[in-house]
Amino acid sequence: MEKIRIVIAGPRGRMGSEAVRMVEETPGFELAAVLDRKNNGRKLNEIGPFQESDVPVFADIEDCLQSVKADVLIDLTVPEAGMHHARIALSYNVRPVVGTTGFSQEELDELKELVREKGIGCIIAPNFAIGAILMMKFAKMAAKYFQDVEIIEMHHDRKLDAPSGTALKTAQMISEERRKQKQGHPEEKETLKGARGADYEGMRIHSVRLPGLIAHQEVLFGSVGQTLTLRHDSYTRTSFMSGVKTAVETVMKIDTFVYGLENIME
Ligand SMILES: NC(=O)C1=CN([C@@H]2O[C@H](COP(=O)(O)OP(=O)(O)OC[C@H]3O[C@@H](n4cnc5c(N)ncnc54)[C@H](OP(=O)(O)O)[C@@H]3O)[C@@H](O)[C@H]2O)C=CC1
Ligand SMILES: O=C(O)C1=N[C@H](C(=O)O)C[C@H](O)C1
Repeated sequence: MEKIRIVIAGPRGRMGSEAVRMVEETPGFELAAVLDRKNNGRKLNEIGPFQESDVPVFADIEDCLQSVKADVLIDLTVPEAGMHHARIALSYNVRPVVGTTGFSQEELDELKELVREKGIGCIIAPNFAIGAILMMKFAKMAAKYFQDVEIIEMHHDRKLDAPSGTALKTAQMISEERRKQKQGHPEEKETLKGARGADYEGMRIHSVRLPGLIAHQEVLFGSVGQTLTLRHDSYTRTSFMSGVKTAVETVMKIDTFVYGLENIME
């Protein structure tokens, strides 16, 4: 069987470097090229401690896709670059697997429409860790029985977006079961701005940023005389890699837009 040829954007990053290693170690995958805005024209092993010596580095995705044959683009960068990469990849019939977070609803809608026009697969996954996907699914289940919920997401202090993509996706999934309602005392007042966190249809989302953390989230439900707490912790970024692998394999078989790995789980 032919190997799946992959381009990775963000290969020097915390996630991108893990993804390069995962692709290098996966028998059915082949790293075709990487996208790195600072190292155009170099080779992969010149920009990091990677095995593959002759994988080309491109700064520009069009140059890249005109030069190498690719099936899948994995993007682990920032939203502006991620959108650009996904748009161009689709125009070259390359299937995007995007882990980058921080996209607006309009950007997601645009990608969905581009995918509909192209008729090839595209997966946007705010979290690739199976435990985090289960936490979100369990939170949606619990929301049927608990109307009051607050989300506390905790991440390393190099994270750019707040709230996290996972927290937003969790809130969206909960909102499919929970009617919109303001929580807490109807007359509550913040004496320090932001004390009650961000407001998503009346649910509160709190973002903690500290060195030492990787990626963690609690979903707290409260009802009369009881609480339910769901918690997930990623202690290393290898926790995300089996999800990235599954997304790459799946995106080759589908012709639709998928937002969230829960939608492709058996
Ligand atoms: N879906 C999931 O399971 C996970 C998703 N993430 C998300 O993945 C993304 C990356 O996270 P992380 O690896 O921690 O971040 P890093 O900052 O470690 O890596 C981001 C990489 O993108 C590059 N980059 C930054 N700006 C641009 C740009 N404008 N154009 C091209 N490349 C750029 C950076 O290189 P440089 O600036 O040096 O050029 C860097 O190598 C984030 O959105 C994060 O939220 C993270 C973990 C899990
Ligand atoms: O930036 C991170 O680190 C992470 N980002 C994703 C998010 O925003 O949810 C996934 C995970 O939480 C790690």
